[in-house]
Amino acid sequence: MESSVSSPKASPNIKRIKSQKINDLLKNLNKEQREAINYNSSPLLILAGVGTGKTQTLMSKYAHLISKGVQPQKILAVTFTNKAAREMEKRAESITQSALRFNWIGTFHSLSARMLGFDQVYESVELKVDYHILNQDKQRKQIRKILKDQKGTKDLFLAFEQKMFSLNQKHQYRGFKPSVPYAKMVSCIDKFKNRLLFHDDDEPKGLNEFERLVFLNVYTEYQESLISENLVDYGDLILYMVRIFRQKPEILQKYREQFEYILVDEVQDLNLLQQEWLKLIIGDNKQFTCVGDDDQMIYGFRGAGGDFILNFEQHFQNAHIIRLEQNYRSTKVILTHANNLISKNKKRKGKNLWTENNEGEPAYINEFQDVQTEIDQICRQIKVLIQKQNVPPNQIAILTRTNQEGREFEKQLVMDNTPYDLSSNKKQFLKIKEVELALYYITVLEKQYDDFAWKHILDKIPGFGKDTCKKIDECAKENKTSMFDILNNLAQNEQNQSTPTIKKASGKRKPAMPISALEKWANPKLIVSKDDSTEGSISSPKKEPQDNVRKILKVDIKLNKKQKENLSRLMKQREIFKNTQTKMLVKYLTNIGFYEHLAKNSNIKEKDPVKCQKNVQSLLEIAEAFDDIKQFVDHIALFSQEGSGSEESESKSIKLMTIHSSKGLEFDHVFLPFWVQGKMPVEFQRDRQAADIEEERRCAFVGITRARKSIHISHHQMSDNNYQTIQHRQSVFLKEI
Ligand SMILES: Nc1ncnc2c1ncn2[C@@H]1O[C@H](COP(=O)(O)OP(=O)(O)OP(=O)(O)O)[C@@H](O)[C@H]1O
Repeated sequence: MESSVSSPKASPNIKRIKSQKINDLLKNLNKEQREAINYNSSPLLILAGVGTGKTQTLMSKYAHLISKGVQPQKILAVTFTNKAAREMEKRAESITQSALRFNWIGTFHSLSARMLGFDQVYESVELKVDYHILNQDKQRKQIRKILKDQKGTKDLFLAFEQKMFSLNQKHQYRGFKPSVPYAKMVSCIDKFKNRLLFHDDDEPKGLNEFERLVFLNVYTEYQESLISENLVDYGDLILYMVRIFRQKPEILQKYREQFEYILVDEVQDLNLLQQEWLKLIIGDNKQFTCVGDDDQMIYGFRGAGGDFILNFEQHFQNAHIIRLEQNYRSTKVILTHANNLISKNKKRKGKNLWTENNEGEPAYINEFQDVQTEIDQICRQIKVLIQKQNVPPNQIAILTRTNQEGREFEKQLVMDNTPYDLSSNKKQFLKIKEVELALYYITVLEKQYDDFAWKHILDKIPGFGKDTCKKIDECAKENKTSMFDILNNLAQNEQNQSTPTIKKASGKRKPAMPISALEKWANPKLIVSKDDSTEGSISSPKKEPQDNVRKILKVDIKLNKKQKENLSRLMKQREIFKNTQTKMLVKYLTNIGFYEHLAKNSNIKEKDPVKCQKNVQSLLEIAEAFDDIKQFVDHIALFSQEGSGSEESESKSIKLMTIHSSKGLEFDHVFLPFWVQGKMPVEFQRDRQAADIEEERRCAFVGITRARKSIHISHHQMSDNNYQTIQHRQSVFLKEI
């Protein structure tokens, strides 16, 4: 089925450039890639080896469809990262020579968040407008909060930790005290969601002891606390959409009718939750294309079992498979080592990878006496590459098995004055107290009903103690409204009397919608302007209360003069700056006295004030890259995990990241340190289950195949751990390559 929609009118010049670009696009592809682009008769799996151009092919297919006149809102394109989504959009824009408006390119999370916002779909899962999205750190704090007074439950987990420690820990040291494993509980709950387990399901079979403890003692309470505080975590975004699709067939049907073409990247890493989401939307759509490589399945620990790719023909009738086997990335030497290694795995479809590239340099395998020497030598070799061989720094990567190993390189790189880009750094940046606080202040500009953000702001305002904040929170709950309404009321009520006030309240907080968003999908002509906030946005549409519901607010809180002054200032400035451009944020923060708060805040004041200001300044610089505050707030809520360094700084830095984060990337020279037994392959996963050796091998394979020209694999004979010297054996993978 081809789209009947014709392309927008273009000038002859633009038409010529367009057709030239489409020709170039197809000319640069090989026969199989071209076949994959043109095939739309039945569900298609592009089963492709490393570096064979699967990302390139999928992106080209998208651009090709757009160039043929298929409207962007009719193509659902699910990418692995938001960066890949932006890249796909840019390519299509370059070919069509016009801005790609209203497209549906994104990750499972961002697409689900967007769907949840349309027509207040979130209400069907009991969420309210401006729900707050929790990152992993906030999830951990939430669990800590709900277990605060539950000594019995905490003791259960402490006993479990103690038991596991004595069973597993080889190198015991004095002074070990078990602690409540909040972070592990978060991973466990995420895992439940990835496996499509709802908190109200019966206890599933096959849980291990820890999972059972979490399922029975924490999961339900955690979910209920999120709902009562209008919060969602990342997993919920997809899980809620699956629930809605199952319970509201009319919503699912709208999407099935809207998306004529469905393209999905990296299907080897789909977990059960993502599979279900996708299969529901696909229905019996035949114009469905996905790409994947079973040899690059490295997310088993997040619940990806490879079933979708390994059993594709069982999932979809008349499935067609196109294999891409010519590698364009690496030298023959690199590819041979990679093939040798992966051939030891049994659970794979098997591919015959080959390349026309040069033989290339031999693989450099280095043994060092200890960890520090290994780090020093690698950093020295990198300096030589940059300074003597003029290699651009961003063409060099150090890929480690864990984030912690990456951090071990930082000190040396700083000492050597080698610019580096550590992907996990960016996550850390958003956790810095002053940055987090500034983000909350900015969030309430855009999302006035985000109680979670208000709670984090209020007790930082001079004069507001925990008690007052609690009263405001309780008052909002009693009035069945948001904290914003109560705060507005307190700030506006000049006399601050406790007399009941009549005020237009948010009530059910129904946003006014000139045209139903669902109607718009069905009829794209109804889309009138890019300013329409329902398009291209992950959060809910505009929500100024338009109904005439007037509600009596009972506000029985007395503020003192100082509290009232500070609150009024904040609410007034919020009103002034709420629709402002991001470059005005510095003025907003100054006017509300943010920088004064920083100096007085007991959590922050010990820190160097200049550094504090610089951190906030860096945040505001990131914000300025966005057109408006809404885009910025959306980006931070969902995309914080991917980082947002400027392209300029990225081009001047070497890359320091885990192998997992390097997926889909390529570099001329790749360093793979710490290949000793226990580190690569790791022995245990974070939840202390034995690691899957085949998955570890795939991880090593992904690391090696990121390289175009050279690989440098190293290991050490010994390391220090808590004043003990540990002897190491080199990785078994070194024998296998
Ligand atoms: N037909 C082609 N001719 C020349 N170069 C190509 C062709 N197809 C892809 N390439 C190049 O090969 C390299 C690998 O492509 P791409 O990143 O799309 O591969 P991939 O299969 O997604 O890799 P991986 O899964 O290993 O990350 C890129 O530099 C790309 O530009």
